[in-house]
Amino acid sequence: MQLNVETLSLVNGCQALALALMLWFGTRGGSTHAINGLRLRAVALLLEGSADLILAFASKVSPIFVLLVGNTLNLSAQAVTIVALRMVLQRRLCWREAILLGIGGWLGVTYLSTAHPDYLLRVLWGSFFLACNCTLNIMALWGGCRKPDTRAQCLLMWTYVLSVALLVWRNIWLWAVPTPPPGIDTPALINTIYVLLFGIQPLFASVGFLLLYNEILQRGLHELARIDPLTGVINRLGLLEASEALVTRARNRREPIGVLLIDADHFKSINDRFGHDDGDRVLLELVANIRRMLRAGDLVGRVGGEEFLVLSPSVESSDLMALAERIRGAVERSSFFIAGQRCELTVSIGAAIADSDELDLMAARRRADIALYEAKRAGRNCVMTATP
Ligand SMILES: Nc1nc2c(ncn2[C@@H]2O[C@H](COP(=O)(O)OP(=O)(O)OP(=O)(O)O)[C@@H](O)[C@H]2O)c(=O)[nH]1
Repeated sequence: MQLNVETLSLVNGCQALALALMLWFGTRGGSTHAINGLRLRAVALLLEGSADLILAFASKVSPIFVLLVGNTLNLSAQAVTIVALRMVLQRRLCWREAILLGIGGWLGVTYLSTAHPDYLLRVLWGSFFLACNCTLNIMALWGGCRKPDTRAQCLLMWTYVLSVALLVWRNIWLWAVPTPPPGIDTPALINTIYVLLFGIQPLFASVGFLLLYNEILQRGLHELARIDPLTGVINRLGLLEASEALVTRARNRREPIGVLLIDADHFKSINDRFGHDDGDRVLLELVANIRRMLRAGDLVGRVGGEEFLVLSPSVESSDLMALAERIRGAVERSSFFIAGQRCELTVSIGAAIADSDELDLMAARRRADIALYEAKRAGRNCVMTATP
């Protein structure tokens, strides 16, 4: 089997164009940042594929056309990819950097093709700018790679790291051999290997883009299922998962966990008086007040309409009562003005302690519930603690 540069470029070009069409039509109708990023990646593939096809038919067109148009397409594709990746990751887009790198690369390559033709210097110049493009992509992906569940992000980052390695290897080889080939379309082992590997890169990068998109989507869904959309605190499911982790840690350290059940008093009357939308705003203020009183490591979640649960690890009963009292006082002191009218809110709180040998927080939660009921019966706006 003969693997020459023209054949490989033809295969690479067709593959990139097919990928571009799949990405473009597969993402039609969507309009999120990430989808727009994928569509921009399809544009980059279109440019890359066109550059490959020009190389595939290099013998049929003038060499200067191959050089100038081919390199313009390739450098533009790299610049577009920088922006596309950042769109998917929802980062600053770096348009300016991408355009400057594209222009810098193009000017040097054009100069070294026309005014002062020098193949080795041209490859070195082009490779430097391609490596800078890849480095920008690596930098965009690097931060996320250190977080959990970002496997696709790491895979894509390694694709770009290997691309830089390939560029470095190509230049070292070209400068090291006594008679380097005079052009990319000259039959030579180095050209074949480079075109083969650099042609596969868009395929890997595109699969990486899709995996990354999937990963971001999964993360978003995971968050959506655990965050209360109105108040931004975790919901029942989030609390359940967080409490399992808290219980395991507390049991290992043999520490108790404090549980507070906080319920807004007469909230129905606030809704009746000001309307549901302003009632929502009052709930947001309530959550802000609770959060302000918590220590680092304490958790707050929404368990129902106007009912919130606070989990406070490693607290004694007196500390928990003090925390509950601080929350109650803060809510009582805070005043909301809605449409010029003063709206007063108070909360009733039930408190309970889960000992380190309790298997889950359900029993403590039930005790806190009973204490909350007692606080409501005692006239509201007070804290009651559960008897163990
Ligand atoms: N604005 C708004 N109201 C909510 C939300 N969720 C629940 N509510 C309201 O909260 C009120 C709860 O009413 P009740 O359970 O009777 O309790 P309450 O009026 O606070 O009285 P007590 O708890 O006995 O002091 C209802 O009117 C619900 O419609 C929400 O997300 N936004």
